[in-house]
Amino acid sequence: MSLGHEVRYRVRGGRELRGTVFVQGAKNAVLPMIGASLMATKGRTVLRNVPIIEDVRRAVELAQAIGAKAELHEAERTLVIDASTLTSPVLPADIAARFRGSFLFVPALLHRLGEAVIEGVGGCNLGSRNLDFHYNGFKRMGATVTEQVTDDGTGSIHVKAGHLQGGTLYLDTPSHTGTENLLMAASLAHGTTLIKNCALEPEVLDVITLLQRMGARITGGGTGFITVEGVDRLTAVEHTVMPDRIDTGVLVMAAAISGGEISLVGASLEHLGVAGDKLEQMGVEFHSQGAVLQVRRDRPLRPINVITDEYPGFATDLQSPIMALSSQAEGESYIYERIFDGRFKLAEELVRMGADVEVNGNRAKVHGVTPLRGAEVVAHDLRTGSALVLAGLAAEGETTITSAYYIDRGHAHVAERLTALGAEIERIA
Ligand SMILES: CC(=O)N[C@H]1[C@@H](OP(=O)(O)OP(=O)(O)OC[C@H]2O[C@@H](n3ccc(=O)[nH]c3=O)[C@H](O)[C@@H]2O)O[C@H](CO)[C@@H](O)[C@@H]1O
Ligand SMILES: C=C(OP(=O)(O)O)C(=O)O
Repeated sequence: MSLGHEVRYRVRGGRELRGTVFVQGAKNAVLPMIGASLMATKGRTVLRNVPIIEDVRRAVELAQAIGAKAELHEAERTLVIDASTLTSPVLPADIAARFRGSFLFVPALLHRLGEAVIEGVGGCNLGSRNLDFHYNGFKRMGATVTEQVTDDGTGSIHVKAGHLQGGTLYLDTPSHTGTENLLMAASLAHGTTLIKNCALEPEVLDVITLLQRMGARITGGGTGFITVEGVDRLTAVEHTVMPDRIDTGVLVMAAAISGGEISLVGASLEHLGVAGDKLEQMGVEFHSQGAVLQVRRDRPLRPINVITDEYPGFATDLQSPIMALSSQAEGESYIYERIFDGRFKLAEELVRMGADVEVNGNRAKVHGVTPLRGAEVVAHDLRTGSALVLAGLAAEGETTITSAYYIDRGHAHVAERLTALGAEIERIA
């Protein structure tokens, strides 16, 4: 299957944005939910407000590869999964290595088939992205974890468990998918599990809501300590995926970098956490009316200091977008990336477009305002891609971003939604 590297986005900058746009369902909620749906031995799980993104398409393919019946109804943004037919414990590299969420299938495989074989885990290349918290948690619940390297140098990891046993678990730092994986593992384990240092991200809470509807007994969601009383079975249910706060943040920044006024349907200012406050400090005006968030920027952008952190701190997934935005702020902005050790690849691409960015380890300074000019640039990962779309909206002339695949991994209908707001952007194959 082609990785789609030949597909690009072309943006012509200089247009103010106006109008109404719909925020998609959350990528980082729907992926663990697909993993959770595989734990139901009968019935059909119905997920609504599913974002039509490449990661979801890969997750559907992966669910099918291990024997589930999964149908993505794209026009209805609805995913229907019947996991009664799960047969294979192998998460094949050709699909699993293309997205991070593949690792969220492990708890279901352990419970349903007693083992999981992980041939690869993908996701954005942001420096080291270890999985030790997950493996250590599974081990504490009684699983064995072994690594096998074949003659051709490719490896796989085998996790085996007769029946997982509840216990006291912890995460060294509040890992997002780590919390979700241990929660899912504990939901069908024997006895009680206490998980310490849990992630507080809204997506984790949405996953807990789904699991509770399925019959899981979970308390303490939204705190650092979660308790799970294991149950015998989980039932297939219907659930509507929460809105994507990173998609929200990127759309807010699209209005901020272009100027103008837009309404975001389904957006939550609260879910932006500190990022909402930082954008206000930069000069973005917000007005919430129920589920519609109005966003306006009609004054010069002010520079900003950003330190990425777990929720409700400034989301690392919005760090690249705000780097692009701060290049258009009057003065020096400072960005400190605390979550990942390799998330500044955007800088060199922005510099190619005329920005003035100095990177020193995990810290960056952005000196603005520098006029941006269109260029051929590279999306090294999903959020570099969305940040380059933002830069393209502010640049003079034409910006071409390769590959569209990275952007399409996490944002649905980018060209259509921004075009409806008045931007000039197309996806070219
Ligand atoms: C599919 C999904 O939900 N992806 C999100 C999730 O990724 P993901 O769940 O992979 O991110 P984590 O919260 O686990 O990672 C945070 C940090 O902890 C480290 N770590 C994590 C696990 C582990 O076992 N050992 C370890 O050292 C990582 O290397 C990283 O430096 O949260 C990230 C941080 O908000 C987001 O950028 C991703 O969009
Ligand atoms: C890092 C990200 O995703 P993933 O964990 O799926 O690679 C992201 O969404 O920016």
